[in-house]
Amino acid sequence: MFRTGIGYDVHQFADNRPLILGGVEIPHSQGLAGHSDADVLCHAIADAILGCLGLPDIGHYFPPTDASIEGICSLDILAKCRELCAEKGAEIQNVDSTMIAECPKVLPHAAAMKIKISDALGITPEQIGIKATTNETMGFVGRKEGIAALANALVEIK
Ligand SMILES: Nc1ccn([C@@H]2O[C@H](COP(=O)(O)O)[C@@H](O)[C@H]2O)c(=O)n1
Ligand SMILES: C[C@@]1(CO)OP(=O)(O)OP(=O)(O)OC[C@H]1O
Repeated sequence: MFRTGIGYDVHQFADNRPLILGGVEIPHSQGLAGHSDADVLCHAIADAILGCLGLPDIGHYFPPTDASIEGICSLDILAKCRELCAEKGAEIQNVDSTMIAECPKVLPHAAAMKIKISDALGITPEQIGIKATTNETMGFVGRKEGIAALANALVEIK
C-alpha cells in the first residue's frame, strides 16, 4: 500500500540566530525564531512523513512546551520519523519540498541539504527534492518577515 502526506511550516526571521535549513547553516544576516533550531524545511518534511503514517504531527512528539528539547536539531526530528516509519513497516519512497523565501538564495545549498536530510531519514539524496521560490515581494514572505516550506512524501507500507 502506498500513502502520501503533506507538510507545511513557517518561521519568523529573528536577529542573533543562525539560519538552519535542511540541516545546513546558511550564511545570512538573520536566522529563524523557534523553540527548536527552527529548521522550517525539516519541520515540513517531518509533518509530511507523519501524515503518510496517519500519526499526529510534529508538535505531538516534540511539544514546544518541553524545555528539554530547546534548541533541538531538527535532523533529530527526522531521525524520529525514520524510527516511526520502521515501526509501521513503512519505506520512504521520496520526499519533495519547496521553500518560499524572499532571501537568501537557498538553492546553492540544496545538495548539502539533501545529504543531511537523506542521512537522517535513511534514504538516498536522489529520493529528495528541494526547490525554492520567492513570493515576488508579496505578503509576509515578500516583506522578508520569515520563510515558509511545503513538503510531501510517499511511503510504501508492506
Ligand atoms: N530563496 C530563494 C528563492 C529562489 N531561489 C531560486 O531562484 C529561482 C527564481 O526564483 P523566483 O521566485 O524569482 O521565481 C528559483 O527557481 C530558485 O532556483 C533560491 O535559490 N532561493
Ligand atoms: C519541533 C518544535 C518544538 O518546539 O519546533 P519549533 O521551533 O517550536 O517549531 P514549529 O514548527 O513552530 O513547531 C514544531 C515544534 O514541535
